Amino acid sequence: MKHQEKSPKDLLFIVPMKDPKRAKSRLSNVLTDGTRQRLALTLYRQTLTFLTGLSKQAGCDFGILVVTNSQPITNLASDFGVGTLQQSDEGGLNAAVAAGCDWATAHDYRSVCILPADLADHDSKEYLRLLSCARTDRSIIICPSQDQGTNALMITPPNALPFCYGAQSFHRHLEEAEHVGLLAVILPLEGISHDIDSANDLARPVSSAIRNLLKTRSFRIQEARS
Ligand SMILES: Nc1nc2c(ncn2[C@@H]2O[C@H](COP(=O)(O)OP(=O)(O)OP(=O)(O)O)[C@@H](O)[C@H]2O)c(=O)[nH]1
Ligand SMILES: O=C(O)[C@H](O)COP(=O)(O)O
Repeated sequence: MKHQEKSPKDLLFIVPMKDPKRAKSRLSNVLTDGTRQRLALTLYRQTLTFLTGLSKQAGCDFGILVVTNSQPITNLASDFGVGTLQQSDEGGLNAAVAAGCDWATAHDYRSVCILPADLADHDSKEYLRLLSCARTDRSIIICPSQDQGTNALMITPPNALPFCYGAQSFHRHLEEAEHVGLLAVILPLEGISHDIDSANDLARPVSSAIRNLLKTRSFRIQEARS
């Protein structure tokens, strides 16, 4: 595991990222395999571009850790100067983020923010708002997705919350937070609520990088099978 230490160790962004060959499977009925992979990689690259830019802004010093079992994803993180934690097996998303949180605990981070690498776009104003939210001891700040999933999830301390990523995880994370005695703050943010999971998400506003990808000839949107 390689990771560049950042100081102060107040906050670590954890970005889980699948092998692009297996990513965005819910789009397999509308996108070719090659385009799905390129989409996953473009979304991942824009996440790292955004986060590394944000961390350079005054007052936003935080660490970034990618959790993956993919060598190309590890190499790309390294190009951005971002550390990676190798996911040891196919434990899935919950195991990946839990491993990231264990790493954050072992390295004395006060809080983590789990951010999936498939958001349609990023608006720094929203993240500055998220970062300025008071993080009390034993708390979560949760930004739901449009389909009641969990997009940004800030947790203090890092290993306080059992993870329930999957369908309707926004509600399940709130229930778990209550169960383990964490204060929960719900922060609905329009931009952060839009991830790209389904064909409908491709019809909504997306970043210019994704727009450009969808304009290329390799993009082929097929009729969804009924
Ligand atoms: N490290 C790791 N990241 C994962 C795993 N599953 C999902 N992710 C990441 O979690 C974020 C949200 O992913 P999902 O929308 O659940 O999965 P996806 O691969 O993007 O799309 P689907 O295959 O359609 O579910 C993305 O950044 C994924 O790359 C996993 O098993 N391990
Ligand atoms: O938000 C979640 O729990 C998972 O990432 C899956 O949800 P999604 O359908 O919004 O990707």
